[in-house]
Amino acid sequence: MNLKDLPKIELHCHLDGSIRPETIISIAKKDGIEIPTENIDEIREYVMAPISCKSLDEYLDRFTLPNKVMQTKENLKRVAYELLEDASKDNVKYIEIRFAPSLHTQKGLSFGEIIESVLEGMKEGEEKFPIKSNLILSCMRTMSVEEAFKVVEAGKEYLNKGVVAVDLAASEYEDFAHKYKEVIEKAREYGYRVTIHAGETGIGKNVLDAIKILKAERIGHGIYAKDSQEAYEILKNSHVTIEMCPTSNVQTKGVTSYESHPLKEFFKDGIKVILSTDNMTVSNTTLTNEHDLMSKAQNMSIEDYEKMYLNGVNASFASEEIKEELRKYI
Ligand SMILES: O=c1[nH]cnc2c1ncn2[C@H]1C[C@H](O)[C@@H](CO)O1
Ligand SMILES: [Zn+2]
Repeated sequence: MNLKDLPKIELHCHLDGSIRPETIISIAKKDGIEIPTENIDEIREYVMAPISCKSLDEYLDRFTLPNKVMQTKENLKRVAYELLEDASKDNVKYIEIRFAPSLHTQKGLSFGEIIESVLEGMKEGEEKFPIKSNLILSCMRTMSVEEAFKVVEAGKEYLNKGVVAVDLAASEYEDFAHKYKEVIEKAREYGYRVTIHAGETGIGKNVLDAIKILKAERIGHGIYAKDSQEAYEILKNSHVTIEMCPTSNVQTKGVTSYESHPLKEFFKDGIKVILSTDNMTVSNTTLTNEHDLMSKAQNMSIEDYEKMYLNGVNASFASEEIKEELRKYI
């Protein structure tokens, strides 16, 4: 099967982690930003996590450089536009991009300006390429609850204008859900949909908490869900969908190999799973590549692919009208 030509749905893709390495150099030169090297191969080394990466925390170090050049309206817009172009080249028909507005205030931009710039880049990308998109606002678990409230408040006016959901990202620690319960509840009241990074690094109970306490409709990674029998049962019997990112999991040592990744096991148990890139640059991958690696490592068939595509359409935060369009591709 020619995976590249197949239509794709991408629901878990970080903007900063998907910046083109060439763009880091180009922006740094344009704006006089100091970067460690202007050699493209060396920049790649800086931003791409190696397979020998030891943990999620080491993986997350790779985001410092991308964020250094994503501090103006023009640059945020450019990175978003280029991501749509790159995804479209991979035959992605619909993408939900996520990013953390709090990481883009180093030069004084307001959250409103930050969100608007990214939305503008996405809009231009949609006009130019055959792809539709929406935006997810990530709150970092390293930040205070007050900061998370500010992000949710700032994004409110862009709901139904490109912003669709809220997420919690960054380092994962036990019991994080309680800390952010009120802010996620407030976001839901406003009309945000909810997806949460949980069960990425070994804490299955966090998946249960994300579903029960935060009412997550989707879980980012979720590979440790089986460690909580209750979470696993809920997943089997609900529409909560797991956004799986195999290469990222191999890099962060969530799994030891593509072969031992729980994708097929979850899939066979009737859990709604989809494949995603997480970070096209930091994980040096594409959605075609993720499907290719997993179809080889776990013998996934074209029928499995179609099922996952439809899981993606159903779990997306797109309008019913767009979902209908997306179903026609397969
Ligand atoms: O896989 C991930 N798990 C947790 N946090 C992540 C992952 N990939 C990226 N992030 C963080 C680092 C980025 O700077 C931030 C916003 O995109 O989200
Ligand atoms: Zn992620």
